[in-house]
This record gives sequence, C-alpha cells and structure tokens, in this order.
Amino acid sequence: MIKFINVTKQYAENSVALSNINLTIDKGEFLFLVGPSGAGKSTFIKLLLKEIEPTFGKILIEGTNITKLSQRNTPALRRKLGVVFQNFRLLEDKTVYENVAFAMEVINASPREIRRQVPKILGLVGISDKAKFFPHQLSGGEQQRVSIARAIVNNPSLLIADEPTGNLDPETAWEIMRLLRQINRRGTTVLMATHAKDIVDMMKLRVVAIEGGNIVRDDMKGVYGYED
Ligand SMILES: Nc1ncnc2c1ncn2[C@@H]1O[C@H](COP(=O)(O)OP(=O)(O)OP(=O)(O)O)[C@@H](O)[C@H]1O
Repeated sequence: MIKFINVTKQYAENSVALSNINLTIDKGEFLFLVGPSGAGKSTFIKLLLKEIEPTFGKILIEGTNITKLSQRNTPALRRKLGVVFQNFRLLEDKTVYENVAFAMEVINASPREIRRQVPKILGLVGISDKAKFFPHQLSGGEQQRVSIARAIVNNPSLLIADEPTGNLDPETAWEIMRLLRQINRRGTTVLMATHAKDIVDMMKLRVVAIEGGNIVRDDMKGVYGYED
C-alpha cells in the first residue's frame, strides 16, 4: 500500500536527509522505524504526510503517486492517514468528545455519522467514561488514547505514530502499544517511529533502521539494535 521509489530528500546542498530510499509497506503491516537522532525518520514521516516534497523519486500510497498530487487532492490523501504524536497535540479548549468529533467535522461528516461514530471509537480506545473531560483533566496515557481515537475516527488505512510512547511511563507505554496493536489487527497498517528499545525488542515485528539517510536494516521480527 506504500511504496518509496528511489526517494531522496535534500534540504540544502550539503544536507541529504534521505538518500535513494526504496521501501514497500504492505497493507496490514506493523512497522517500527528506528535509527539514531538525525537519521531521517521525521523526514520520512513528513514526506508521507506531504508536509515536504522529495528532491527525487516518488511515493505511492494505495497506488496514488502523492508527489504528483495537486493541492486540491491533498485533503483526500490526508484522510487516508491518521497521525499520533509524542506530545498528543489535543485541542485544550475542547472536550475529549469534541476533539474526536472535530476530526470528523473538518471532513464534513454528517452530525448523525458523528453521533454514531465518536462514541464507538471512544469505546474502542477505552476512554468512554472521560468523554466530557478536557485534556488537562486527563493523564498522559488517557490523552494519548484520545489522540489515537482522533487519528482513527475517519478509518484511515495508515496510522503513523511518531514516538507515541515518548512522554509516557513504561506501564502506560505498554497499554498504548497494546491499543496500537489491536487497531493494527483490525486491519489498519501502522508505522511507528520510536526510540523505545524495550518495546521494539519485545514485539518482534518488522523493523526498518535508517542511519544517515540510508536504510541499513529491514528485518521481519527485528530488534531495536541501538543502546539508547
Ligand atoms: N528543515 C530542515 N532543513 C535542513 N536540514 C534539515 C531540516 N530538517 C531536518 N534536517 C536534517 O536532515 C537530517 C534528518 O533529520 P530528521 O529530522 O529526519 O531526523 P530524525 O531521524 O527524525 O531524528 P530524531 O530521532 O532526532 O527525531 C538531519 O541531519 C537534520 O539536521
């Protein structure tokens, strides 16, 4: 469903963030993206989100070459992608329910669909009892559940998680991992960039390691492979 074909991203003349990357991610996979700081992980994610454009090469998402996509068609692409960040990025002046509903409002879902879908997703991520709370009234793990709910409420085919456990204690981090794996088992492809060695080593899933803009490892049932 995702293909990077000879993708290079050069920010400046002497700064190549990704160098001739070729990678295929199949539908339903769970993939960890690892590598030292500055390796190119965020650049990889920004390219998928079309926040930046590759210098060379193309990126296909479900057969669509996103590098060729017009601005008019970019929202349709973004609908296929859900994103979760380390620092949650919830709207502080909206309740849990409203945060998730808002993601549906911006794609013009009907009020009826929203009333039906939001409670269902809050249930799925295990946060129904906090629907009327504001983000500052929630623990970090609960806030991350809300941000996951928001990311999946429009049924994206790919969920991108950029360090989703980075701000959580180990126990809460594992709860979030169980949730991401559950969402993956329901059919959503998951791409997770992380520095969480224990999690990567325990889960025995596909691991792609980037160093200096190159893919240096791509293993099924891989390991983290770094000491930090
Ligand atoms: N806007 C930019 N302009 C110039 N160089 C950049 C820019 N963004 C990133 N880079 C460079 O590209 C390289 C890859 O950066 P990137 O942010 O993708 O790394 P990363 O693997 O996500 O790191 P981390 O694990 O610390 O988040 C780095 O050398 C970085 O300095």
